Amino acid sequence: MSFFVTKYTGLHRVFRLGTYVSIKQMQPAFGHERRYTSTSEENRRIAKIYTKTGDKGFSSTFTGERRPKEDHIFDALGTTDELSSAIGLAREFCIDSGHSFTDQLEKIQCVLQDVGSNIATPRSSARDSHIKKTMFSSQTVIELERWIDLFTEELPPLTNFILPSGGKSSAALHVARAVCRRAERCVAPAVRSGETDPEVAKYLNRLSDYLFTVARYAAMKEGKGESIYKRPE
Ligand SMILES: Nc1ncnc2c1ncn2[C@@H]1O[C@H](COP(=O)(O)OP(=O)(O)OP(=O)(O)O)[C@@H](O)[C@H]1O
Repeated sequence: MSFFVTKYTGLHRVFRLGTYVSIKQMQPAFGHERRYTSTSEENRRIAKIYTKTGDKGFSSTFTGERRPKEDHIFDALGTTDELSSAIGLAREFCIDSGHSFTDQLEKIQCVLQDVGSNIATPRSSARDSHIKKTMFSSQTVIELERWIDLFTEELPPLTNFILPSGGKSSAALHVARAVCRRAERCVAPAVRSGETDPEVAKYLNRLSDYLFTVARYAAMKEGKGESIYKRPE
């Protein structure tokens, strides 16, 4: 018996002998395709990351639709992937500097997998079972707000425009913040057309505020000055 586990945006489509059998959320990853076999040698994995089905410039949503790769759904999905990657890099700098919020960044990366799952499941072609498995919780937004408020209490008030700066952790968090704002722009059309949950847009909007706040917090904790905007002479 052999089956495929298709990984994208945290969703895993499991096919057995060409027939869809189940969908599970397992270890999430964007854009990876792997083949597993389960023969008499139990669960031996054959690492095949490519299926070549995307070679002609089309790919599949989680609902099974084929769309061109430049479709706004893949644009939003890909940008969410970039965002998680930017946070991953920033997190490495933050770990090196001993910051206290690196677990939060990891949790955010997990939530972004759920964001991806929701984006990859356009409502127009989703069945109830798809919708149930890719629901996005509004609790995630509340949690971000709580974190933002806690950091803000410790930070000096903003009196100037600050420039992305303040050490490697802080500057990398600002890069992630800017990617987050691009993800928000890419997701907006899908939300407006009813294909993606509006909570996803809210989450990305709040996440850019979180990343801005935590970038400032990192600079403060490292005793690194933030550059401020000065009108060029
Ligand atoms: N360039 C892309 N940017 C963003 N999302 C993509 C892109 N290409 C595919 N996807 C999405 O990510 C999922 C996994 O990506 P993957 O690269 O496996 O797709 P593919 O290109 O269709 O397949 P293959 O690489 O095996 O030819 C796809 O099912 C699709 O939903």
